[in-house]
Amino acid sequence: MARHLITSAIPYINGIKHLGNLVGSQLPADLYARYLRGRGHDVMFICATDEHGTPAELAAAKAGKPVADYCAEMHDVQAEIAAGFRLSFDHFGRSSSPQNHALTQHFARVLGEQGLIREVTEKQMYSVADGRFLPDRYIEGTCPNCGYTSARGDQCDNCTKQLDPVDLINPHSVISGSTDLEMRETKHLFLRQSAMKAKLADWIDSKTDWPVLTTSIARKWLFDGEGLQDRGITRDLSWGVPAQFEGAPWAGMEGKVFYVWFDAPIEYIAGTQEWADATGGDWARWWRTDKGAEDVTYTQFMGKDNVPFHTLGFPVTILGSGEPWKLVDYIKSFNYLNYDGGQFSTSRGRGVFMDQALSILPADYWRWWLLSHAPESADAEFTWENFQSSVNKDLADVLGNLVSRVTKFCNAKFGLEVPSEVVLGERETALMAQFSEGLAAYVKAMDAIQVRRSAEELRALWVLGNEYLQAAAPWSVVKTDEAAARGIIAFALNLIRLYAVLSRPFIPDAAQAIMTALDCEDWSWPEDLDTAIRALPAGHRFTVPENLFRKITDEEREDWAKRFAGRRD
Ligand SMILES: Nc1ncnc2c1ncn2[C@@H]1O[C@H](COP(=O)(O)OP(=O)(O)OP(=O)(O)O)[C@@H](O)[C@H]1O
Ligand SMILES: [Zn+2]
Repeated sequence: MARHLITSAIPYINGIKHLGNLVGSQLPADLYARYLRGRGHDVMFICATDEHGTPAELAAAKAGKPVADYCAEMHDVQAEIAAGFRLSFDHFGRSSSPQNHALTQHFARVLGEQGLIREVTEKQMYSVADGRFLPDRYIEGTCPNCGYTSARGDQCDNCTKQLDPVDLINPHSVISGSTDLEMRETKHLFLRQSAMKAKLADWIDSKTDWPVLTTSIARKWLFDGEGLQDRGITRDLSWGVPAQFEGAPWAGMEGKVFYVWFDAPIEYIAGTQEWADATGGDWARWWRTDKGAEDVTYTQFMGKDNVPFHTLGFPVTILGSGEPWKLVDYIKSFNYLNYDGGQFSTSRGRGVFMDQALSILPADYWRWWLLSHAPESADAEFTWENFQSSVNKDLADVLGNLVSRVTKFCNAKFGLEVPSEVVLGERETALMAQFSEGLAAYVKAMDAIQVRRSAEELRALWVLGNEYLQAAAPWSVVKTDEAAARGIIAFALNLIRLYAVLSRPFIPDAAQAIMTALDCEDWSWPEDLDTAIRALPAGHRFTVPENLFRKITDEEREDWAKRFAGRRD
């Protein structure tokens, strides 16, 4: 048994996430967590809401609520939707937690002591019309790198380049649209990322098995242009972790808070502390290499725009502290999922959002489509046609149909119990050999976190079962050789149990429905196929499950395409 720490990029608080957010972070992290648990490993899976920064303040103002109340409410909303998608977090925390306040201030203090924080008096955009300094995210303009016209002051969403508001061409305030912006003086703390450039470069170079998407983005920030730059880690805001506290090795930070990207990844640790405080567990065994975390394998999941903060910023915090914190071992990053010819966008209300998705179909349908089309090697696109065809073919025609045919046929001919012991004839032996190969391929893909590939391999295993049933044709055999037909069905019922175990990381509800129908609780991973295929003995009672998956009709597809074509209210 190995110990695995898994974190998903933490979703921002100011709205319900869309399917792109889901497949770019939380869902593949959940797949991996479920898979590792299924294999019997010890897993700690942490996610949280990312609650600080101006967008939260402004969303709260718009909702007419104090920001703390707004965040508390939205956290519960996101937690409930995550549960609806069966995201199996060990803890879903909050970056505004007291634990994260304390830990963020701790890191700032030790980084200061290590000489990795410097004070900078700088000029910052002040919006005369809005009467306030404008945080980076609230200045938009044209990206100097790629020409994208809606680039934000901190980053271009199109080319992922990290920006400063002054870099933007034609900048304007997102709050008021005003272009009456002027530079005013303000003092901030900067994290001396540049001082750690060589160390980070060596570290990234050592990660030869990481996705190219991860390392290429990291290298871009390390070496492009003037190379890795120091980064401001405070903001002129009130909502956040105060940059002023006892023992802080700097003065004059009154009224400032840490930048949301400084405290957000620290919440992975603080979230584990929240879990420990709630359960009596030992968080340090997961995070402190001096306290038992030496044997932990730590994997992070995120979309491509989050990669710079996880390959550079957060490692500077961890390594620069000089303390024995656990550093990430593997960063799985994703390209973007687009929606029907354009981008998903929270601010523009474009696409299908998590709550809407669950209101039209159960979680498994979405989980299957999203994971089997995960944007790994390139951006991917959600279309209703593709969704319909994939759900109908893979889930309804292949897996659902097999389960239904086998259980119904058995009920009709032999009653509701496994009609014989499993005896491996020629056909079954051949299938087992193929199955064993397919299973090895599935395991290999899952171990490598190749999400699409894993889905393909799993589907191939389902197909094997269908082909077996078609070729074995118990409905014909039963007319001449009842014992043989019983054998086929006993084998097929056991195969179905295997599918429940193997498919659970992708489609946990359907897997549970199969196991419930089979009246079985043996979820153990089939390390030995020969034993696993005999788990349900002759005489074992079962029930016929409800249809596992229904087909999406053309009318529904057209209706949904129309319904989601516009802007979310
Ligand atoms: N279209 C997309 N496809 C895949 N992953 C995405 C997509 N958009 C965002 N992500 C990822 O989703 C995760 C959660 O993102 P977050 O809540 O910060 O929203 P965001 O990046 O501001 O996106 P948006 O502005 O569309 O809401 C991050 O890891 C991010 O990289
Ligand atoms: Zn750009």
